[in-house]
Amino acid sequence: MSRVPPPWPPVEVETAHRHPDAPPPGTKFGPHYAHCFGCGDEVEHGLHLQTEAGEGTAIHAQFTVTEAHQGAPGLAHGGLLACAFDEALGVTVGQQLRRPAVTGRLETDFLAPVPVGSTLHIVGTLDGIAGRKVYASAEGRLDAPDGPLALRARALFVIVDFRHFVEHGRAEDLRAVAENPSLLRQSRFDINP
Ligand SMILES: CCCCCCCCCCCC(=O)SCCNC(=O)CCNC(=O)[C@H](O)C(C)(C)COP(=O)(O)OP(=O)(O)OC[C@H]1O[C@@H](n2cnc3c(N)ncnc32)[C@H](O)[C@@H]1OP(=O)(O)O
Repeated sequence: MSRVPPPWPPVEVETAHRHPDAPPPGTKFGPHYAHCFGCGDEVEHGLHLQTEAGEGTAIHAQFTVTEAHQGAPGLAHGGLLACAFDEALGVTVGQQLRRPAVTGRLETDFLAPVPVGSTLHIVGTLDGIAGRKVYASAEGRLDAPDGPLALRARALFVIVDFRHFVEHGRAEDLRAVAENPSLLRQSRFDINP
């Protein structure tokens, strides 16, 4: 079977520019929500993905695969690896564009097994925008920023209004955030920049 992926982005796009208020390269973001499985600091067996701003529209992310992340014995579960890319790409879109967006589509190529104990180094970048559609992609390397290539991912994010989260989120979790806003670890950004 051919491993040549279809053209990307799949539609005509405009260049995605880093928002003028996006944090400078090297800025560490920390978790965006305490209970986020991808980055939350209150999720015991979560991925605890660490992210920081890179050059241009890039984001650098990493997480270490633990015993709690296994699929086959001693190997990371593919769904959790895809989760790491969803999170890393979500941060790429959210932080570099400063717009709220949700994943519409995520495709992942698993190129090499990822053992427990390894650290995955992910770089995500914006590939273009077409209306509300934002295209982004990422690569993940094993144990070093220039380590062996283990995964590639491509995603479509769709820009949404903040109402999306209020209308669809479970009431008790929204109430918990209203009562304790520090659960949202990062302040909201302007949705009409
Ligand atoms: C502080 C910062 C930290 C930020 C840190 C953030 C980190 C978060 C990390 C995790 C991110 C997530 O997991 S987010 C959670 C997982 N994702 C979700 O729950 C999304 C569930 N899906 C939805 O709610 C909806 O389907 C939407 C919002 C994606 C789209 O619905 P809509 O608003 O009605 O818009 P709709 O017209 O359908 O779609 C808009 C355009 O996108 C296209 N489109 C939509 N979905 C697809 C698709 N799967 N494949 C192809 N194309 C698609 C449509 O054809 C259309 O194109 P055209 O007609 O305009 O050409």
